[in-house]
Amino acid sequence: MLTVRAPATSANLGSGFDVFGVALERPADVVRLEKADRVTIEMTGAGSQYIPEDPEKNTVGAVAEALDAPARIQIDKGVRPASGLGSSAASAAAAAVGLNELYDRGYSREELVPIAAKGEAVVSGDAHDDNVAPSIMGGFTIATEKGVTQVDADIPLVACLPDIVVSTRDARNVVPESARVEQMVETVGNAAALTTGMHRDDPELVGQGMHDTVVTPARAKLIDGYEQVREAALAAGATGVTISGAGPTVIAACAEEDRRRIASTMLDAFGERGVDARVYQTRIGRGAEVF
Ligand SMILES: Nc1ncnc2c1ncn2[C@@H]1O[C@H](COP(=O)(O)OP(=O)(O)O)[C@@H](O)[C@H]1O
Ligand SMILES: N[C@@H](CCOP(=O)(O)O)C(=O)O
Repeated sequence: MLTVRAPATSANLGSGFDVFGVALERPADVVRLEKADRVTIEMTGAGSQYIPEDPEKNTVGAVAEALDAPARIQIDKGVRPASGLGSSAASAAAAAVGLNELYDRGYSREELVPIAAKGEAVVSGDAHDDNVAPSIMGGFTIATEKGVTQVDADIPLVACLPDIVVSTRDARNVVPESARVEQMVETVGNAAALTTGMHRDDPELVGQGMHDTVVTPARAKLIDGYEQVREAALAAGATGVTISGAGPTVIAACAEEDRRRIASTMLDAFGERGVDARVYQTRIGRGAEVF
């Protein structure tokens, strides 16, 4: 059997709604695949009891169909579904990379991004690329209609996942339909700062660029304790804090030496609201790996 490890991802990063994404060093999904006459899916791991094994409803089913690559697919979830950590995308990315190899289809990593995004359309209604792109290509990615720009970057991160479920579909329903010109100007400045920070491996600039006044405030209302956790993380030295993906994970950028303190502060801040949480001390990492 072929084994693929595909990482969790954090999309948006505040100012880059539906465009920016990063691969996380951990957690990750591990997917095993072998050729078969038809697609079958077996799920284990974090939250797997809530994920359908029906190929029509699982992200990997749409990927197998797009690649005309029927297979027995075993998914060990390291990334909890509805986490804001690209859970559905990690499986889709692993399937795209693995089936491409298994069936010798010859697609490049960049060409596999829209194929994996067909899996995302199954769960969120939209074939958005901002999670599958970093899960396949690694690093920091800028996904637009013209394709994906990838930058290898090294920024320490803390991802704090509260015991709350926010589906991507619900979080998309609260996104405002319009923004003021001043907000647009601010967003362009922040997105440019963040992109430059990724090129320089500069957590200060990346954190500064994570600020967003358009989408994040609307979504923050879906996450009990978001403001308290954000303020606590900033006070503990985080250079920027925002919602990861559609939430509920809260993600912080930081300097390496502050990461452990920020992680425990974020856990405590959720705890003070009576919300259980788990925390990943992580960093920007590699894309899907085949073993
Ligand atoms: N292979 C898969 N892994 C995770 N979730 C999946 C998968 N296939 C389908 N889903 C569905 O996708 C939804 C979670 O996706 P999403 O809300 O995008 O989570 P996340 O915010 O972590 O990306 C759940 O309804 C889940 O049942
Ligand atoms: N750009 C999307 C990203 C959703 O990420 P997920 O990890 O929550 O699936 C959005 O913000 O809706």
